[in-house]
Amino acid sequence: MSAAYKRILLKLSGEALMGDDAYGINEDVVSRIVSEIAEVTRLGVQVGVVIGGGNIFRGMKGAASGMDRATADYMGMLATVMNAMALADAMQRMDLEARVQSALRIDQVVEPYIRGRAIRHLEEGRVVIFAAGTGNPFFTTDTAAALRGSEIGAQIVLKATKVDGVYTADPKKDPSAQRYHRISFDEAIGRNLAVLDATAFALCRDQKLPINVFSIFKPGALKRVVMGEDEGTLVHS
Ligand SMILES: Nc1ncnc2c1ncn2[C@@H]1O[C@H](COP(=O)(O)OP(=O)(O)OP(=O)(O)O)[C@@H](O)[C@H]1O
Ligand SMILES: O=c1ccn([C@@H]2O[C@H](COP(=O)(O)O)[C@@H](O)[C@H]2O)c(=O)[nH]1
Repeated sequence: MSAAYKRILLKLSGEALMGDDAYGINEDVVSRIVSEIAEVTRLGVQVGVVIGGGNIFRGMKGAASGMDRATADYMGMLATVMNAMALADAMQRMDLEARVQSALRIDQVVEPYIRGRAIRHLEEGRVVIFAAGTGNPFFTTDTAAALRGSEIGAQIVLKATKVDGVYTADPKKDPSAQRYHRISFDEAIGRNLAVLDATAFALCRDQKLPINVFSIFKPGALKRVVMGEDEGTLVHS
């Protein structure tokens, strides 16, 4: 059987990279995620990745303790660059070719985001890791995933996160919450389901770009989603 998609945009939770640690990047977690991505690339799927920064810094948290919000958000974006570099490094060590492109210019460190160049890397079979979110404060890496996914012509955004799908309410706060197998953008936005931010949902809806939310902790889940199997929750037009 062949993969259901030729090109995907994978959104990886930054917070999940901590594993059971209190902070930062857990090497074992990163290695496992990289193995799963490598498996998918061997199916001929082109993979773009957007990585979050919640394991290091979130702008909202900085702002809540008195920092200027935009300054705190730039720090959050820089945190995603560190995660992207750690991920790319782990990929190279496992013989998976990867490039990091940053939405904020730090040319001595990683390539700047150039859409055409990113697409060329993908066509060459390299994984492209999009760092620094959208490059703008007041956004999130979910919105960056929707944006980069649209720009590179991905057929789907795969949100690999700490929960195994979209629920009627936050399952971490409400144990009686039920998981949806499928849900429309209109319903997800109308019910204010906070698994993704509203801007990301709205952009994907406008671009008719479906989203599959699944657990980053479930071994083999990424491959199952890529093969078009029923895994997590599909958010559709
Ligand atoms: N209706 C819902 N269904 C599922 N999860 C929900 C819902 N509402 C809120 N959540 C929460 O959303 C979280 C996932 O989104 P969040 O933006 O926090 O993480 P992430 O983007 O995956 O990680 P990071 O920000 O670290 O990159 C889940 O851990 C869950 O607790
Ligand atoms: O486009 C963006 C993306 C992210 N940020 C800031 O980075 C942190 C980490 O991203 P998460 O999506 O929360 O993992 C986020 O809290 C923002 O502060 C941004 O400003 N713009």
